[in-house]
Amino acid sequence: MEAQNRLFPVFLKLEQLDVLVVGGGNVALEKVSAMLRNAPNSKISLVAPFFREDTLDYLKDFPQVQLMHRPFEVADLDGRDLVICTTDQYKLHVQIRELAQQRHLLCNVADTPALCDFYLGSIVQKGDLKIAISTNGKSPTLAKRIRAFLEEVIPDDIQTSLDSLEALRKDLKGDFESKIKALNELTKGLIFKK
Ligand SMILES: C[C@@]1(CC(=O)O)c2cc3[nH]c(cc4nc(cc5[nH]c(cc(n2)[C@H]1CCC(=O)O)[C@@](C)(CC(=O)O)[C@@H]5CCC(=O)O)C(CC(=O)O)=C4CCC(=O)O)c(CCC(=O)O)c3CC(=O)O
Ligand SMILES: NC(=O)C1=CN([C@@H]2O[C@H](COP(=O)(O)OP(=O)(O)OC[C@H]3O[C@@H](n4cnc5c(N)ncnc54)[C@H](O)[C@@H]3O)[C@@H](O)[C@H]2O)C=CC1
Repeated sequence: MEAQNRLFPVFLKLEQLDVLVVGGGNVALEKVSAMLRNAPNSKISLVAPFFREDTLDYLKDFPQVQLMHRPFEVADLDGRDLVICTTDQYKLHVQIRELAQQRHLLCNVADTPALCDFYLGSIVQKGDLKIAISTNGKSPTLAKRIRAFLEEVIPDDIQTSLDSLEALRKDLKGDFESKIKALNELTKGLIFKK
């Protein structure tokens, strides 16, 4: 059978959620900065006995991010919506994932796909346009390359098109079906001209 990626992408309103990151090293910085680049006001808490200098430096600009300088405790999961594990303690990650499942709390373990309920994707951003890329965990590096390619080929003025379309969409009169027809007609030659 043909290979299939069964992950289901959604676009989270992260700033409405409460995120716990366990660990404060390189991987924590990678995951936290990915979240804050997209959603700068996210409520994120990090717990770790030791934080790397780079992580602390980066987080200086985000005063709402809470740092807890101690090992993980079970009560840290209280009230969270997502938990992301980034430590070098595999057994701790297995334990956290079990606790998370009991609480119906979605869990990502950065270096262990088998323990993840969701993966982070590579993200292309051009104004309001956002594209998330996944390789089904097979090659994050390829996802990164595809991101760079799309960043290059998608025109920087895509936002102008989006703004015009939003205005048109609001102005269009008629029933749902005639709106769809009109919008399809208008966008026919918009980007991918042959
Ligand atoms: C499954 C997943 C779970 C998750 O982390 O959510 C996962 C897992 C693992 N990553 C590993 C390594 C690397 N990850 C990156 C980079 C990124 N990794 C990201 C996502 C994901 N990584 C999820 C799958 C996404 C998908 O479906 O494609 C990105 C897209 C998003 C983000 O992290 O924000 C971000 C690119 C952002 C960008 O730039 O666009 C690089 C490259 C680099 O840093 O330059 C390397 C080193 C090179 C390499 O290995 O390719 C390892 C091996 C660890 C080890 O060797 O011990 C594992 C574990 C394993 O595979 O077993
Ligand atoms: N550095 C990288 O880019 C990559 C690292 N990895 C793997 O990911 C893991 C983490 O890597 P790094 O972030 O580089 O390590 P790191 O040493 O920078 O960070 C580990 C963090 O875990 C914290 N920690 C340890 N025990 C804890 C506990 N009981 N509770 C809460 N926090 C605890 C430490 O205080 C530290 O902040 C390692 O297993 C590494 O092999 C995998 C792929 C790439």
